[in-house]
Amino acid sequence: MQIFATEQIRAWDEYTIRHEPIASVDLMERAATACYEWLLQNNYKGRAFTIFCGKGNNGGDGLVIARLLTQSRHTVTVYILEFGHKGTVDFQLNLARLHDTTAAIRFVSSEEMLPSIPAGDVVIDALLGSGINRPADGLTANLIQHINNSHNNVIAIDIPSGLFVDQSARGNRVIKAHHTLSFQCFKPAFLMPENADSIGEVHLLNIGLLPGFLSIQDSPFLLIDKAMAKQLLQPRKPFSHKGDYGHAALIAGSYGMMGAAVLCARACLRSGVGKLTCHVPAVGYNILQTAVPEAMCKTGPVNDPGHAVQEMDKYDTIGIGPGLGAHASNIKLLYSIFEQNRRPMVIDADGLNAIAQEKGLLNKIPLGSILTPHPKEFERLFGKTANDYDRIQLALQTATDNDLYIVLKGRYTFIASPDGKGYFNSSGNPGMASGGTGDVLTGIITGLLAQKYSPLHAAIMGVYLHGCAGDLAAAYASQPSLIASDLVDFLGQAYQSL
Ligand SMILES: NC(=O)C1=CN([C@@H]2O[C@H](COP(=O)(O)OP(=O)(O)OC[C@H]3O[C@@H](n4cnc5c(N)ncnc54)[C@H](OP(=O)(O)O)[C@@H]3O)[C@@H](O)[C@H]2O)[C@H](O)CC1
Ligand SMILES: [K+]
Repeated sequence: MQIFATEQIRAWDEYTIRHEPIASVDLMERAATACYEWLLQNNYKGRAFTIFCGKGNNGGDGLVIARLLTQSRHTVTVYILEFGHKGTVDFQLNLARLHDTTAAIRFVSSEEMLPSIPAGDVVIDALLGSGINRPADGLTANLIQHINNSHNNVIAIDIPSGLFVDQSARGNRVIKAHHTLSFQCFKPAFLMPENADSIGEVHLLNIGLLPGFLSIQDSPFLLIDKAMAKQLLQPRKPFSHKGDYGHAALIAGSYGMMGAAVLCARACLRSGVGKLTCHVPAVGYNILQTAVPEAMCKTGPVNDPGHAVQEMDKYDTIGIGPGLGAHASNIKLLYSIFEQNRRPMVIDADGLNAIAQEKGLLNKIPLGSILTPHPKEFERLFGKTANDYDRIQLALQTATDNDLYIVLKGRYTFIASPDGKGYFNSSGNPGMASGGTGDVLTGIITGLLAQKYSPLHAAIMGVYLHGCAGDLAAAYASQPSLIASDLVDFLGQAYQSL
């Protein structure tokens, strides 16, 4: 699924208006009706509503919702924020239609007119939508603050007022919504952690924008969903043997962190790899052989805390980092591995921290490799950014400059591809925010790379399956109780769900 910026959303509207064809006011009716139906289906039937409208088409949506609610015997009060102009054509048309109903209509043109909102009223925010072109200020900003102070349940139409669709609104006055009812497709704003407090729960409503537009429109951002993962899935061949599914190596574990190596190895095996060899320190030999009997195991001399890394070129790919520990020797270890094996590999955790310490390693990484930092590791590697949007741009620039894939882990894990495209993963849940889940991801992606998925496809499939296993595990038990081992246990069902 594509993720569109403001201009593309507008173009999709216009494409639909022209090709369906449908009058823009009727498209507004359809959008608002979808919101109205959502309200009725989600326990808001019979409630009283306070609806705040701007004078653009977002406000127009609010007026239509007000009419539909009034006509179905809801108590509705509409406040229109005075911007000193008449409003869009569709806004005016719907204001005239609303005047024919019993809805109370008031105008807010100064601070003194900020209304007291009855406790228990549901607040609909239709002040500003995708047409916002500057930070909310003056009376608009004060009204937003007034609504935020009200403790009422707030439902934003299309996007919380004050938020930009595709750039940071950090520090600006923005509506804090409990629910956002948006149209047709994800907007970049919904995928950024910095907007978590504003967007609440996002619900995408289908308003029938024509799918034909998608084939003529390219978007720099795509949403990874089930359909995309399903398309990439490589079925097992009937007459195949383990040699057909690659030989992966994992360089992982240290004293006190062998669990990371075990989780990573088990995930790699469950991803479908043909053979797996784990390079662990001698102290972890018994642990790994006992916990993961399917994997082969190599260690250095007994009592040596390091990892044996000879003959690394025989592997189809290598995953390095989980549980390595922060040892000065990691830098030498990475130089040695990058020299021995030039195939794309996966680098995680203390593997990434070693690169952050020794920046010279960055241009030694085999081209097409996949780096899997969480935001802190990303910052150590590539520096601080002012906001989430800048971080995404920095990830894309770094991926392009170095011919690497960067998997920036988070609620909507972001993959930056060297061709400049970005992919947000849609699967997963907050239950996965616990120790070891990153080790599982590294194992899965390494296993997929070994099976000859291209680096981009391994990253996409990996993050999707990982999140999907998390969703299945959370549905089986709960989000708080989810642990990293559950992801491995549910990986089979995640594959099955495709
Ligand atoms: N397919 C769809 O997504 C549909 C969306 N619909 C709804 O339409 C809005 C977008 O409507 P639009 O009229 O383009 O924009 P807004 O209502 O968001 O804004 C209107 C004008 O407000 C001015 N503006 C911008 N920023 C500010 C600000 N910070 N403070 C005050 N005013 C501001 C600006 O005009 P200026 O002349 O002042 O520059 C905007 O033009 C979309 O979000 C949906 O809700 C349709 O209903 C149908 C389908
Ligand atoms: K809004």
